[in-house]
Amino acid sequence: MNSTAPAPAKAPIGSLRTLWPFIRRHSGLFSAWLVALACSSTATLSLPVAFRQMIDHGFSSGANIDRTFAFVLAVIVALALATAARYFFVTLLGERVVADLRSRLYAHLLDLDAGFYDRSRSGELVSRLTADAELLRSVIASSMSVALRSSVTVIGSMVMLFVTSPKLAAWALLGIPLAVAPIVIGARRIQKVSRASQDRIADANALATEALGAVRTVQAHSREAYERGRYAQAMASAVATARKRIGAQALVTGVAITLIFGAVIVVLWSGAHDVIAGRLSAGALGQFVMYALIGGGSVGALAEVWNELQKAAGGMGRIHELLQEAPAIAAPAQPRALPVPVRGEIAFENVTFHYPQRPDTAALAGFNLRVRPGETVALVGPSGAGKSTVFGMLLRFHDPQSGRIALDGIDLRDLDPTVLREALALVPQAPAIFAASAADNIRYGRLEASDADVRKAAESAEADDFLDALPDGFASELGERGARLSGGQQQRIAIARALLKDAPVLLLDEATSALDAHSERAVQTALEHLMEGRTTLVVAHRLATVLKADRIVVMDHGRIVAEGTHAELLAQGGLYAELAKLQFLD
Ligand SMILES: Nc1ncnc2c1ncn2[C@@H]1O[C@H](COP(=O)(O)OP(=O)(O)OP(=O)(O)O)[C@@H](O)[C@H]1O
Repeated sequence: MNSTAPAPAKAPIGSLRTLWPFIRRHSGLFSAWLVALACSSTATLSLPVAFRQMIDHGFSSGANIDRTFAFVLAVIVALALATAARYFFVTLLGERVVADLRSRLYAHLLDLDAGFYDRSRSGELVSRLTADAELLRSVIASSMSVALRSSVTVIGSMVMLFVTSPKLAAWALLGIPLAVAPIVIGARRIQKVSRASQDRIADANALATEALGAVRTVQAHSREAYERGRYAQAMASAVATARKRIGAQALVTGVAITLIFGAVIVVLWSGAHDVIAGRLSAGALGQFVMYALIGGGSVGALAEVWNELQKAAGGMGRIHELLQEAPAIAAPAQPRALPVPVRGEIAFENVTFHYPQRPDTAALAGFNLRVRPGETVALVGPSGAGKSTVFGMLLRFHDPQSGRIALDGIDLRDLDPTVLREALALVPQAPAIFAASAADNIRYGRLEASDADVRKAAESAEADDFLDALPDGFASELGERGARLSGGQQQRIAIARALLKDAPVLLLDEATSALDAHSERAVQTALEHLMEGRTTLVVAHRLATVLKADRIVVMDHGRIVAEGTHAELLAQGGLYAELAKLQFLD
């Protein structure tokens, strides 16, 4: 087990272009940011001029002192205001854009079809939504801002260097890259080592997560000392890697100070000769050094954010790819309407279906089934026979490769999937319980249901007794995956949900796990209430269910192999008799 997220891949910066439509929607903020950026860059680039004034004229006469210092102060105030505004606009822009992007991606993911989810790992999708989106937030709010600002500053200070002293500027043009290059190379190396160091820490975390998650097993085997040792070793390895990073960082810091100040001193030394010779004023020399520092700093900043930009481009590339993924199941341009009320007549006509992941074996092969309105049909068959696939096809999670499935005579492909699914209520084997109150979990069946309706549904589902016994009754939080409920209770919540949905067709996947006699009876009563007056397809695992069904359909290898009542099928012998002996009659 390893919880380490894969290191974000680098991608061509061009992928960031796909971010533009999201930024454009906030054009007000974007323009405000550009204006603030222009102001702050102008102020930054005016600062050395102000200092030159201060050095050259500031010390000569009283009136000059006041004017010069007032000018310096004004530049500083402008710089402060513009910087604050720039930060505000660009950070807010980052938040807004990423919130949009996340909502758009989430909505898109919810629309994608079952085939897509079979192909992808949900952990990876979540990390698109979290880690990749996070990368983009930092890129808009900081890297993009730094990149643009630094580019402007580098160009501006280059120009100003030449304006101030062409000769020194020519020197600096050679000197700045010489000073910055080793620092950039060093920073790259540090980044590599620090990624390795993060990986080591992630390894240790994975170890700890695994052991703490299975702490009973660890203790039952008396493996505390063993786990302690493994963790200590992982930690030691993390420290050893960190030591490399720290060493490299220290070295780069030393080299950076030497090179940067060395270069400044060289320029100052050469400039000082010019000042003594009267070729340059002292203020101009000061101005020059300031431009060199500002320009050099910006080159360094650019080099630093380049990596960030590349990582973010990778994130955006992956998000863009997901957004381009078209759902395979979608509503037709002109969807047909279901009759009102829906009668609930189901027809599978010669349906053949292969899961895209397993093109060689048919999950349904020439499958024919007709269910009359109000009829209860029990599906039985060995594991892998295709029973759940029948449900998935009816819900139109997939489309058949050949044949036709219809509800009330209308091909499912001619319906809007949301309309179709409103007509079907699914009670799965392992129902999803959300981390919300019991009432809200039931209300998932019909969001606008009143509290009274919720209670009525719970009563019919035999769920009111145990829900009332919870500390806060129906308002009790159920916790993720219904951790606080037994299997039978979770099923009854799902049944109440389906009752509330009140759909004309019921798809019921009975739980295989054995319930205690009391729960079993409660679930059975609840199901009887639920099935009343509805077309019901049930994957049956209980004798009581097959006995009550109007018809039993025996499936094997995606086909129907026998049909009839329990007694008839038993008399025939064959697969059903065998299954009955194993599943129902023990
Ligand atoms: N998402 C999927 N991707 C690929 N193959 C699948 C998928 N779901 C089911 N299958 C395959 O399709 C066949 C039918 O599976 P299905 O789940 O419909 O059987 P089942 O009768 O419901 O079995 P069980 O009683 O064990 O739930 C099996 O061979 C199964 O391995």
